Amino acid sequence: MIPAINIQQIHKRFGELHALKGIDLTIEQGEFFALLGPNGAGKSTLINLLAGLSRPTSGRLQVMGFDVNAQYAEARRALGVVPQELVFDPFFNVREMLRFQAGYFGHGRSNDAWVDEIIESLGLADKAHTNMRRLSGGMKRRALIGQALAHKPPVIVLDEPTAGVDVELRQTMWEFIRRLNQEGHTIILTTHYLEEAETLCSRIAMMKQGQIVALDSTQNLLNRVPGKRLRLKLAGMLPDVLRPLLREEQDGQQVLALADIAQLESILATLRAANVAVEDMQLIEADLEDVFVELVS
Ligand SMILES: Nc1ncnc2c1ncn2[C@@H]1O[C@H](COP(=O)(O)OP(=O)(O)OP(=O)(O)O)[C@@H](O)[C@H]1O
Repeated sequence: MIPAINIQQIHKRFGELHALKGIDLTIEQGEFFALLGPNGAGKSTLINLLAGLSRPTSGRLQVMGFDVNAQYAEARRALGVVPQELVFDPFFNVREMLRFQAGYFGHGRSNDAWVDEIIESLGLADKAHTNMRRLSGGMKRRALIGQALAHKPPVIVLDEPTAGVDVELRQTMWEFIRRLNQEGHTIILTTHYLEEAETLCSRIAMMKQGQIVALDSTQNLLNRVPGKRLRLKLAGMLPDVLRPLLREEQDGQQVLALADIAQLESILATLRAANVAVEDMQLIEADLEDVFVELVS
């Protein structure tokens, strides 16, 4: 099967800045894939190249087998991009905008049922006749998600779709996107909410300073951080002998890394011996954030 996305040795320079330094990445059809990385890692730059919004300095990109530069129209038709920024045409209402978008990619009236389904599934029914410029920020984002889906593209790219979005929309949106994925659409997601990537995506690429520093299944990445975490709220100072275990310190709470559960007993004994009372304690599994901190920070 042709891969949904095939990226070969992509470099992108903005003057002196080497924003992408030789990216190689293949995403198979039907994957739910996450592209993660700190601010400025190059995620949006890569997405803009995929969407043909800018050109690579060198290298090759294909969407569903179509070369983004040599076969722009075909590659673009295969892709639906939800942009990070709220850019929209202020003259249309929601339904008109979705129909117009589908029409732009060659879909006529036969696509109207799909447009209605998008409106319904994204909770936009009440706003279908509202002008885009009158929508609240959250509603605009829903409409822009709809816009990316209007031509029912096989590959859907969501660039931080849940930034500034309320819990209800997150749930509605993920339900809809999950369904599209189950129906065979390839989903590529960038997000700063790591728990979203952890629960939704089966494979993850982590980027740092224009390079992919980890590319693996979500489970394998989680397995890279062995042991558990112990969150403690102490009445006194953490004894010096426990300092090497400290991973995080926030709001008067400390998170220690445990190689195994047996270590818990000796930590508590050390605290007792030092006369430091435990006010609160919680044992937590390592999560994607731990992997992220380890690989990317
Ligand atoms: N048009 C541009 N001109 C010059 N520099 C740019 C341009 N677009 C992006 N950059 C730079 O390229 C680097 C990568 O930016 P990019 O927006 O791709 O990061 P990102 O991983 O998407 O970050 P974020 O999580 O903040 O969205 C940054 O240093 C950014 O300042």
